[in-house]
Amino acid sequence: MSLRIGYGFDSHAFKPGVPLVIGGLKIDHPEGLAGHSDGDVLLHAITDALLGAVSAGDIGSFFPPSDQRWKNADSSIFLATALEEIAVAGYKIVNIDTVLVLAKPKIVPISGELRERVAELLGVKPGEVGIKAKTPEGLNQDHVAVAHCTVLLESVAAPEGLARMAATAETEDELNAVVKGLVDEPRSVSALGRKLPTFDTNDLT
Ligand SMILES: C[C@@](CO)(OP(=O)(O)O)[C@H](O)COP(=O)(O)OP(=O)(O)OC[C@H]1O[C@@H](n2ccc(N)nc2=O)[C@H](O)[C@@H]1O
Repeated sequence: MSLRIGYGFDSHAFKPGVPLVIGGLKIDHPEGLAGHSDGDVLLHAITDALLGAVSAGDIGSFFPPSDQRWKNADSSIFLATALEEIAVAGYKIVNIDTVLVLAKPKIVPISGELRERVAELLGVKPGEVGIKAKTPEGLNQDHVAVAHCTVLLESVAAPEGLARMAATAETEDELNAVVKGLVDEPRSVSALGRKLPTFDTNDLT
């Protein structure tokens, strides 16, 4: 078994007139976070931590802020892609830990709900997600939300039969059969820490 760690950081300025979304949760607050997407600072930091853990680049290289497709996008899309990247690299999440740095709103009253929502999006247990918050004391950043995230990943052993087939596959059709087997295999889906494949296996060419 091998382990990988990842670290992610993000920041967004507060902006009136937009909903506040943090960790995939809509939070009742007079201001939201400015961004090309929905501005979900926490999901962006988690996405970057996951991508970094498997050396897959960063959120901006997958979803450039210049690309109109990501205007107002739901950030769970970015997270789902990072989960695909770690799964393809052969890893699953052990745990994640996060810190939110923002003056308002207070996070403690909603931290349980936030933890459950993030765990749901990651396909892990709430006990594998840490949510902490800090006031930006002395930083002069009262109009900014910052998020930090660390993740620990461990390797997932490929099911034995499929690993043997992959090693001996000689034609593209044989290899496609192995990939389809991996995606359809219920054990490997749960072992990868994901609830469902995020794409239709019939789309595989
Ligand atoms: C989620 C999205 C959706 O479009 O937008 P926002 O909602 O945050 O605005 C983006 O993925 C959010 O990408 P993010 O990575 O935070 O944006 P930036 O900091 O501007 O970086 C964009 C790209 O430029 C690269 N970059 C950035 C700064 C720098 N000095 N050198 C760089 O090479 C980054 O590695 C990244 O690949």
